[in-house]
Amino acid sequence: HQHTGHSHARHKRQLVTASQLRDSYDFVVVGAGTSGLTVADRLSEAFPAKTVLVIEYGDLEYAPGAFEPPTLWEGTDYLAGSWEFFTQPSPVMNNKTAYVMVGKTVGGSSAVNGQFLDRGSQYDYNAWEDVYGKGGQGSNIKWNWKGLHQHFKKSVKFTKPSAADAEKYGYTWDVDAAYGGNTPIYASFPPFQWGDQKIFMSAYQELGLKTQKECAGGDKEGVCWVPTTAHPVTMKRSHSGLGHYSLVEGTRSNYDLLVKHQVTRVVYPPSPKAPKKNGKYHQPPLVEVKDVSSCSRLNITVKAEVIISAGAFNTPAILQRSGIGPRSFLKSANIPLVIDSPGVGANLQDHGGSPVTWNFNVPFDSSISPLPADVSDANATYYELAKSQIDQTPAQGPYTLGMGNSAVYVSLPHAAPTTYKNFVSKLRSLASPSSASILASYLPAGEDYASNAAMLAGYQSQLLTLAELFSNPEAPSTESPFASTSHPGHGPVSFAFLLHPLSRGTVHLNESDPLGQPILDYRAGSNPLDFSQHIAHLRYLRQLGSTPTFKKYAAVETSPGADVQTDEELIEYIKNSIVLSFQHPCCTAAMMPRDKGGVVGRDLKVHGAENLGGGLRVADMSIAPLLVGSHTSATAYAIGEKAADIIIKEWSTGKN
Ligand SMILES: Cc1cc2nc3c(=O)[nH]c(=O)nc-3n(C[C@H](O)[C@H](O)[C@H](O)COP(=O)(O)OP(=O)(O)OC[C@H]3O[C@@H](n4cnc5c(N)ncnc54)[C@H](O)[C@@H]3O)c2cc1C
Repeated sequence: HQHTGHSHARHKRQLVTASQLRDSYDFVVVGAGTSGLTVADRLSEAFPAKTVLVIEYGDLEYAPGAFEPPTLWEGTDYLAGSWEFFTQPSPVMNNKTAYVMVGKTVGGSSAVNGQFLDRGSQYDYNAWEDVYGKGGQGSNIKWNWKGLHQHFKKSVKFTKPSAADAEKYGYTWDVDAAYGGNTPIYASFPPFQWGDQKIFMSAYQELGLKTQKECAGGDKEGVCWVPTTAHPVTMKRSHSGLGHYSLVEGTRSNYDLLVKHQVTRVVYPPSPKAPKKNGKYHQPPLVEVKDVSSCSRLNITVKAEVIISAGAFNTPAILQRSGIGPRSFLKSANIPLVIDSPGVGANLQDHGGSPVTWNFNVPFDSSISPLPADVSDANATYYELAKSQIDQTPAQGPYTLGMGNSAVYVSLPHAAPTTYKNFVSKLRSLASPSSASILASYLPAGEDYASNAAMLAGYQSQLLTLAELFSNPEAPSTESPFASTSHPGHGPVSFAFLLHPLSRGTVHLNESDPLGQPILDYRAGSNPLDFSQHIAHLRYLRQLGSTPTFKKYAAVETSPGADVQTDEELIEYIKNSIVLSFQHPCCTAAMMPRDKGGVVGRDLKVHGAENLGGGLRVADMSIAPLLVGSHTSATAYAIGEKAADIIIKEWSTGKN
């Protein structure tokens, strides 16, 4: 593998078997994923005298990515290193089910994702802070854009494209605004774009969208170039398993990795015995682990902290198995209650949206080349050339592309200038105390959610914060990614997905198989205002059809299609066509105050654990209170960086 470059034999062990485990560890990180390996790398670097163990369910295989080479998704090989989830049907969406993949390998989802490395706008992260509110524990820790910017910068190393490529494709960037870090998680622009990329680019510009020079610097409303997570020379996937594990493998005698082991739960000893520190006992829980193949179990003793970084579905599952979760659900699952925390597995959000498709009736001229059809259809010569180009140094050709490098992000005031105010006022009134019973009816029924005062207060607070965001012309509410207009046999396809869904789903253990995949209920459309958003975004996207560029190619809209015009018709269309997951699940152990149904505080410590012995945090996409207006890996890396910073500060000053 191109990044490792050094022999393992010279160095001390790092990948350990169960029998090689030490008697105890200072830090245990659960899950070798995007955030988890970032945390483990930073802790083992900062504290050479403290031991760090990462426990990972999957294997150290550098999973062939779903998108590597991205245009060659053949067979099922791309599923190596992933779980596939099928959610419960969403009744409002004609019982549609979401299909969601999750990384199960060293590197987590960063090893299997689409390599599209964008960040949310500054308003997305400022919303996290607004939802939390003022004061309370850890109020010196800032999770707003200003407080996270340094972590975003540190988390990746950006490399400029060649001058020739920048000129050819029109790539733009601004290192000062967005980058400057040196971590070997690479953000690069590929030396290739499909010939028709510029068609969408010009059509969106004709709609009046501004072109942002740099979309990772806090402002991204408009047309954006987005880098790929790939090594700048080989253009092979860069992910946390390489950048935060392989590159330091064997160089740190305090950093161990145990693979093919499932963390089943964490267990607090019945009564704390460790000496009091700052008036509190500090005794982290034991970590209970199961060998995935032999099913044998072992317990790992932890001295400083357990950091759970198992991702938005498995983090709440581990907490629930540990008795940390919604009281009445745990009772029905026969799990003794340890901490009553209804937010564990609640607040599930993901990006979903419907497509708009067209047929171009005027063919492209020969300057619009090459096209995806050239590799996937009968052009054997181009296909062979493309396959050889990826192995050149530096790599060239279509297989250097991730899922694409361009997208538009549009705010509601720009997408729906005449209707957005009405939408925002409906949202505000829904969040007001007088509408509490209506709002509660949009949450899952029962005492864990709809009739739980904290959960309702948290939801109200989220909607008020989002009402501000939706009124802001610089805060995108929809994304439309575009890679190529001409997949063989089809015309152009574009999606409008909701960046800030209002419906909330759940993750629950499967009561008959608690160690198996948890049960996901997306509850898409359960807040009916989501349909108003979808409609506004689709109406906006359809306007592409009347741009000079689309007219030049005699574009005819094939879906929703000319006969779908009224709100009612669009709602039916959405129910039938929506893709419920763009693979960005989050928010299931949200960072919010406990009286808003939050699971962790700003210091990422699990609420309620301080009375049991402390030493328990969460650091991954599940801590986001609100989904951000971007694909989620860059945010997961930044969460890992910030979590590490918080933990390192505490253990350096002894204030834990
Ligand atoms: C197919 C796909 C495409 C995507 N495309 C993009 C994209 O193009 N751009 C983008 O920015 N984002 C994309 N994403 C999303 C992004 O990659 C994720 O949001 C992000 O990587 C999640 O990071 P995480 O740290 O929260 O969890 P993960 O990276 O998923 O890490 C969790 C880790 O915990 C391990 N684990 C789980 N349970 C246990 C257990 N009980 N014991 C031990 N280990 C456990 C898992 O095996 C995994 O390695 C995509 C995701 C997928 C799946």
